[in-house]
Amino acid sequence: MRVYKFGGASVKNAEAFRNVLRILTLLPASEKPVVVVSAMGKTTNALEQMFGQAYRKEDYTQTLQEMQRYHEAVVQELFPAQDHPVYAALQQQFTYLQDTLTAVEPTQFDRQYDQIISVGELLSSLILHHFLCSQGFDNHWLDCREYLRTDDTWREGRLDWDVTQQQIQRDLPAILEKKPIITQGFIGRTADGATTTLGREGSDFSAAIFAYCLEAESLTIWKDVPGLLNADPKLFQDTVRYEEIAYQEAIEMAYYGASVIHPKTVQPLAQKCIPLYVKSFLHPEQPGTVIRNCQHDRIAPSFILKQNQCLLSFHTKDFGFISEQHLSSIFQALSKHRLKINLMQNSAISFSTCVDADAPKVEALKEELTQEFVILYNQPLHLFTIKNYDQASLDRLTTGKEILLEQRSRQTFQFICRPTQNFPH
Ligand SMILES: Nc1ncnc2c1ncn2[C@@H]1O[C@H](COP(=O)(O)OP(=O)(O)O)[C@@H](O)[C@H]1O
Ligand SMILES: N[C@@H](CC(=O)OP(=O)(O)O)C(=O)O
Repeated sequence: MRVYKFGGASVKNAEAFRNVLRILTLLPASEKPVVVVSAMGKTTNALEQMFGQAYRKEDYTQTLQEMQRYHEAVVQELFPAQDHPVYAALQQQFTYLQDTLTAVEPTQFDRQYDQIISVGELLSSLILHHFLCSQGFDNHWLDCREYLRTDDTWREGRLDWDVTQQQIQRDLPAILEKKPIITQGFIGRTADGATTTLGREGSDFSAAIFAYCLEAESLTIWKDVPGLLNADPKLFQDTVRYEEIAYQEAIEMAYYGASVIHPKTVQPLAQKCIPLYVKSFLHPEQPGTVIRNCQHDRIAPSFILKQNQCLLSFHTKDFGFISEQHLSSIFQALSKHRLKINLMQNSAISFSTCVDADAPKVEALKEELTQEFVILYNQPLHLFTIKNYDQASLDRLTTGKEILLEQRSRQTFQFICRPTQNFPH
């Protein structure tokens, strides 16, 4: 049994839905995959925007109407018969969305966010389910929230692996005996029945959860690139595709910010030796990249850029050394405000760390630590990582940049600099 994941780019319009059907029909009829789908195109961004507007008591009707029109245009192209049940299914989701937006209150931002942002995946999976059925590709639409149990860490629900595995193993094998399954990425549910999301771009992780719990033969994530490349082709020139790469290498690339794979995706697959294919939905016949247990010689250096970073430096107020106690209060505050450390460095009287420049979180952190430290900060900055670096790759990336902080180990070189004009890199 295989798991397939189609992201926003692979379901961004009617033609893209037809292409998903083409890819699915490449499988032999006896193969019944689990298909995990993300929200169409940039729908999640639009949902974030309208929730923000509703929360700030601004007018969100235009954003909502544009999103509704976008979905309706796709559905009208795919389903010429206006009485097709997909129309009622979508209307139900839009009614829920409208009602939930109207009821937004000025408290519990993160909890309300999840109840609204999750609609994108429900809409796309309903369209895909009905479209495939209409084309003779019978399938079962599954509400993944009944299976993926999380805690109530809103916007970044932490998975309860035991309950999730037990629920998936209880029901899915019997369904898959009969039909392929179409379900959503990115969303889950708490024990109390509230919807949660797994963190932006979390659908790859959802697909890995299904693959892990069902001990799938493989997981394929279908992307708009030919595979896992040594850099993002939107940001770097002359990229090369890895044919095969070890789990550990891919885990590290995703951790440092290679956004083609969500960072949590690879670890569960590695635990059960499930290969992960990264393939092009535009050229499904091409091999793409396989990530698995393998040994390889030194591979081409990979280049990773994290944009919009904030470099924070904490200085003791009395010129005293940075002690473990100081570090403890800094780490506690970072954890409390859910800021992830992208890089850190300690010196005699200061501690520096690079985090995503998420203004409300950074402000809350500074406010919390301002009594104890003199805090300096610098943003927006770029954090570059070169994995498996050599002198040529170092020169290529560092030349002409004003470096504020750098760090190197035997395999990895990282530096923080001000954004520059020489782009793509
Ligand atoms: N190392 C990399 N290899 C390939 N693509 C990358 C890499 N790093 C970043 N990307 C970007 O990831 C994009 C695909 O991921 P994403 O946009 O999340 O897809 P989807 O949302 O459709 O699942 C590509 O278009 C590419 O710009
Ligand atoms: N739709 C969600 C989840 C996701 O993973 O999307 P995509 O597969 O398009 O990156 C998001 O945009 O964050």
